[in-house]
Amino acid sequence: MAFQPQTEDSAALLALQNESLLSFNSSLPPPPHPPSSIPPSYVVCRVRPPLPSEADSFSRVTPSGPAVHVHKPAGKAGLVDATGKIVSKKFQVHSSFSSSSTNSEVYEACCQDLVKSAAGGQDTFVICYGQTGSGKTYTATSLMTLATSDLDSVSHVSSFELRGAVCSDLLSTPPRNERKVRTDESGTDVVQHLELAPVSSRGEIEALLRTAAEFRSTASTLANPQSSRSHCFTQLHLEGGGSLTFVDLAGAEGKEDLAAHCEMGNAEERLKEMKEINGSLGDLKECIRLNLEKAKGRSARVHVPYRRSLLTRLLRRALDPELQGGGGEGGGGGGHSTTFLAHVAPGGGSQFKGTVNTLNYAEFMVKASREEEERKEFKGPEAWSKSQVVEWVKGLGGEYVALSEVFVLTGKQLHIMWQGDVVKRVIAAGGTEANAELIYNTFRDMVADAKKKARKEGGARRKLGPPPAGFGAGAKGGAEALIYGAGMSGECVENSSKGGNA
Ligand SMILES: Nc1ncnc2c1ncn2[C@@H]1O[C@H](COP(=O)(O)OP(=O)(O)OP(=O)(O)O)[C@@H](O)[C@H]1O
Repeated sequence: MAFQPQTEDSAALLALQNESLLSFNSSLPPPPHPPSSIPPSYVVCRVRPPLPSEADSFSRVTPSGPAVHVHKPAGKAGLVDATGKIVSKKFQVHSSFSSSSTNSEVYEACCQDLVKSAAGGQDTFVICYGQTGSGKTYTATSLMTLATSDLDSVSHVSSFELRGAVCSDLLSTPPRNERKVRTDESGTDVVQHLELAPVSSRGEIEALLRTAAEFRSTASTLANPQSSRSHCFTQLHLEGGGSLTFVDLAGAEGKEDLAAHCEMGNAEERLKEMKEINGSLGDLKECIRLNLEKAKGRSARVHVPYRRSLLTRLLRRALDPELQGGGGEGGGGGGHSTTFLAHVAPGGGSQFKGTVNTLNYAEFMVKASREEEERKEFKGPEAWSKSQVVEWVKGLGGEYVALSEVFVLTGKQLHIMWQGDVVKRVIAAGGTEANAELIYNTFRDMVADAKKKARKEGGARRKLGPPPAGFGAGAKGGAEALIYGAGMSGECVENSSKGGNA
């Protein structure tokens, strides 16, 4: 293979790379029909169209139904393959949209079902996630406008933004009043004294959405002249009690963005924002990663740190598979409640790194959602009814017969309960900490054993592949990485190179 320095981009090389891309794309099977039943947590990828400044690069992303393929020039150590070969890797999502998809197509696939769930009384979420400049605000704004015309029972609108540990009301008078976030009696984190603006027409809703957008913190950066510098939540509250919340997250930024901020002469303020944005997004990613670990059930005691930041506290209802869906005895089991819209840009360089990172986390969410679906089918102690749990505690004999009265809980509720809460219950009923420990540990061990057995029997649980690898982005594992070259239609070669060019 002949290599040349990555900086030596030429029209001829770009043409060869585009030819490789075409050959790759034409080798893909036609994507299957979109899923007929949408899981409670639906993970979708949207690719932004290239901006004029990105015209001199081949598109690094090919969405194809439940897969998104990302590409980079083959090469290593700053050198690219001079014959235009590219390396491709596949990420899993539930569904994907190309840069030519319209807002109405995205709305139909991602929001219409949520609107039904919200009208049925559920709290539902659309979370726009992705690196800076990938199109989150564009999508969130378009989907909100389409939802406004689709929903005829919106009674109130509220909107707030999070900047680090500060929550500001975007619809208060005067605007941007600071609000506290508190945990209510049911354990849910809520923004206190948030302005709930009553609405009676579509025009009023749209005017409030414009007001919220006007007061949201934005700034001009090199990546985006109108970059959002906060996480923004906009909520449409429905007459029946349900709601649809659009969360437009601030975009993650990397070293290149910091260098750009310095060039623009406002580095200090941007650096502070960048730290806050990346810090809270880091907490969000950690929750997503640990949700998957927890869903896999390899360790019964995985703690997902939702309380680490305001963002994760307020997103818990949308992200925690055990709280999704609203229906059923212990929560969960209801309809589609969250659409996680992963946004990616088609360019190379820092955009490419952001794309891989975004898709890594989207894939974690897809896997966690599949594990959760399988868990629902699983009929071990976790699936016990309240009376089965009471009978089991009684069956432990002695003092446990009296303690069983405070365990009128489903298997799922007992499984997710903190050890401290089990202790509180047992002590309130006259038991000891040792009694609580025995109940807590025995139950969790039974769940783990039942899962192990189901796995051994090749039962409900499907074997998942290795964790996604990230093109030298630090992730390990057996990536599905293929080399494609111009004129190599359908041919693919397993890639053993660990090149980091983008
Ligand atoms: N699907 C699309 N079609 C056409 N233009 C788009 C699309 N998505 C994004 N854009 C354009 O790309 C630019 C960046 O989009 P946007 O501001 O929504 O990015 P962002 O992810 O919200 O960025 P940040 O995190 O910096 O706020 C804007 O000029 C926007 O109009």
